[in-house]
Amino acid sequence: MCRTEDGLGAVQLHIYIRLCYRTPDSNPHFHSQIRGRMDSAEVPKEEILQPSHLALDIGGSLIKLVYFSRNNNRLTDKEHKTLGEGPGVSSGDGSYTVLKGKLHFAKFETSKINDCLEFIRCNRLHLGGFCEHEVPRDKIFVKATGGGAYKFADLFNEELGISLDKEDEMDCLVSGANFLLKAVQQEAFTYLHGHKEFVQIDHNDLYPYLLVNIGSGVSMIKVDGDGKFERISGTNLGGGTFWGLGRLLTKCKSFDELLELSHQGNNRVIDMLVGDIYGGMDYSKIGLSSTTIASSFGKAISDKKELEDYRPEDISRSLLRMISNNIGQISYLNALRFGLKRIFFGGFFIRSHAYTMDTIAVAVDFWSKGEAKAMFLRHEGFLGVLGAFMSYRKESCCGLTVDEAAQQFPISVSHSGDKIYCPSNQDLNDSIECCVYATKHHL
Ligand SMILES: Nc1ncnc2c1ncn2[C@@H]1O[C@H](COP(=O)(O)OP(=O)(O)OP(=O)(O)O)[C@@H](O)[C@H]1O
Ligand SMILES: CC(C)(CO)[C@@H](O)C(=O)NCCC(=O)O
Repeated sequence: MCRTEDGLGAVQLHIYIRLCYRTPDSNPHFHSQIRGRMDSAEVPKEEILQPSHLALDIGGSLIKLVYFSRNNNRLTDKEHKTLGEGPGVSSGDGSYTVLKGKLHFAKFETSKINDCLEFIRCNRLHLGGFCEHEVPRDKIFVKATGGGAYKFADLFNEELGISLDKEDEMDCLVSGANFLLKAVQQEAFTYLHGHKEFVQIDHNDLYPYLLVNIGSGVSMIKVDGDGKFERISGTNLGGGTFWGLGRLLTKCKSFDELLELSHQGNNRVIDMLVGDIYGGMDYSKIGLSSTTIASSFGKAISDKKELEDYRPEDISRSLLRMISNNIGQISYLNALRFGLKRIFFGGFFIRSHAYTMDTIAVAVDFWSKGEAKAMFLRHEGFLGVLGAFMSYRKESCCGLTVDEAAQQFPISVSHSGDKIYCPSNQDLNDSIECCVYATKHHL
């Protein structure tokens, strides 16, 4: 992988991947179809060499997709020159073609998997630019990670005729996080007391760090390098807990509605504070202010109230605080176990939501007495699927590491703004400019 900066300052991320179609010699029919097109004089080479441009992360709550779309414009001479200077790029033997375009992100609720299948089918994402009749069923392999890559493998095969090429979830999370941290400027940021600040990542001083992925459940991974990691802990109190309990308690119809409610809520109505127990006073001897939550939802035991007597806004706020606080605290304790100072939080529970990030960051700051830092990632929920997309590279005969690339080219990224609260379709609009190298000799 390597990258250049174009005139607009947008990032060019160069990913070496293999073409998506496996063409076993045992299938002469398929082989000759592709060869036939390649040999055709009228069709430009770039039209033929479509990379596998889809990867999936099928989680307990959400399906994430990354797909590549090509720009029509060709590489400029300057870009060709820059690429030619990259290690392994100027192959001279014509074994690669460079496709310029964008990586797009999309997500669907796992419970609505049919919408996802329809999206892939309508946009022909699984066909890599070929027509359906040109590609034999069962010969298309798409990289996929997450539990759903196992659970829904047959469904994808039946509905789209594709085989899911399974990649380990933790491997993908780590390679996705490393990729974003090294290749995309303004990816990581701190968010404390309402103040957002982007963090400059020193590539020589990135490891070790703690990656906390807050999906339905939470995984905590100590990352020591590319492909070097250990899942050191996890908790079942995660995003699924917030959304599941919140839905039951508030009757909200969507996750974003529940999150929105929390904006107007006041957790003190339901949470039992230190002051509630200590007659309005701090318990300063052990460092607890009167406003510290002593017991989440604790007031509900003494109030002679029923569920309907509480405002959904207050319930949502209390729940969000309970889950976020708990994750922040467990993360810090695990960072402490291994002497890690930097904690990166990913996963769609965060949803770029100010109050969630603030609560997590305050918990880390409070428990570590300012020693450890909580950081968040702009592509928070797409780590795993990016890792799956990049795993095509493993099968390519040419593979630059992100490290080499990151050192070689300056970086920046095109993005859709610094929104703290993102509307639900934001993910569809956010994209990363990139170039994909397709290896020709796999055909
Ligand atoms: N539109 C949404 N619908 C449902 N949950 C959402 C939505 N947006 C954000 N979330 C939150 O994100 C969580 C899922 O995050 P993510 O996609 O990172 O994990 P996952 O891959 O589904 O879970 P796991 O890795 O545990 O299998 C949900 O549990 C919920 O808290
Ligand atoms: C089971 C996974 C890894 C599936 O993504 C995730 O939901 C998780 O990390 N859950 C927490 C499990 C635990 O460690 O208690």
